[in-house]
Amino acid sequence: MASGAPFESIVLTVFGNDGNVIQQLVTDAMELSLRRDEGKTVIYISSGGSWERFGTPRTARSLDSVILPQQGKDGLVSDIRDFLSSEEWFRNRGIPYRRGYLLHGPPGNGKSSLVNAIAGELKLDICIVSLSNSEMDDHQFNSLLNNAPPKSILLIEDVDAAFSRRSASSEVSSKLSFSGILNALDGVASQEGRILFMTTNHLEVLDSALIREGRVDLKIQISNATKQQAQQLFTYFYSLDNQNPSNLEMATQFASKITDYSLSMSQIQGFLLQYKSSPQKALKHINKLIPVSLV
Ligand SMILES: Nc1ncnc2c1ncn2[C@@H]1O[C@H](COP(=O)(O)OP(=O)(O)OP(=O)(O)O)[C@@H](O)[C@H]1O
Repeated sequence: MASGAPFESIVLTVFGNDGNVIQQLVTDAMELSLRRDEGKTVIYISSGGSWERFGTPRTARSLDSVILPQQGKDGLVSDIRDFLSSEEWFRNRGIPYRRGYLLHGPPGNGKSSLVNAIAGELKLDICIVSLSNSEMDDHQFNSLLNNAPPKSILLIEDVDAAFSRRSASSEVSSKLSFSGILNALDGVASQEGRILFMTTNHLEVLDSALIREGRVDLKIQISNATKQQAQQLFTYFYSLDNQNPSNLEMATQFASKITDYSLSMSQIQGFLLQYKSSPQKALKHINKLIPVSLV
């Protein structure tokens, strides 16, 4: 579809002259569709230069379930809230009304989970652009950015995979050029009110032009687990009541065995899943997890 918008046209014909039938049908369909998506996050994926709904809308993940240093998480959420309520402020100053975030850090520490939880919290949908699609060209990318559904987060995951091969100085290896990407990101026609998230495991390989101020307003490092995060994950995973001293003792003991920043949160989660009904067993077998943390 030329516009890139996720819509299609259907022609309805009614015999007779009662136009209300169609009006009612459309109203019913709209209500049903809105009810289906209520409280859920709709995922759109790019397909050519258009957006397509992907799967059924997801139940939003709670922000509490993404365990990160509290300050960073709260700061990010309040930055987005502030942005969403500042349209007039941006317009009055002639500043393009958009905001870009880069989440960087080793795999499996919650970058994607955080974007999902934020979308749920702020009742936004998610539009995932895949830059690894070799058919994507500058025009399609531009069209996608300009036609993202309203109230959505634009998400470019693993941005390093595409950009490290497409720096300003390197040869353009596909139909999507580095300058085409930059132009689309900050072109005058770029969608107003846009929230862009990019994620990467390799900040160091990104071209500085891509992540300069204005394209990326906040860079947030999401590191491997600290002891405190391991303790919180243990408590959250087993739904332990923290007020109970023996639960607290168990979670503290678990965390004390973990070296700060040596394991990813997904590694710890994977370990806990092996003992999903018994925190005592997880604690007893913690040595199976520790050798990994010492590598
Ligand atoms: N901080 C976290 N709090 C709670 N669960 C987490 C956290 N980090 C990772 N997980 C769990 O680990 C799995 C992988 O997480 P996620 O995909 O969000 O990581 P990621 O940083 O985006 O990884 P990648 O860089 O490989 O895309 C998920 O099942 C998620 O629930």
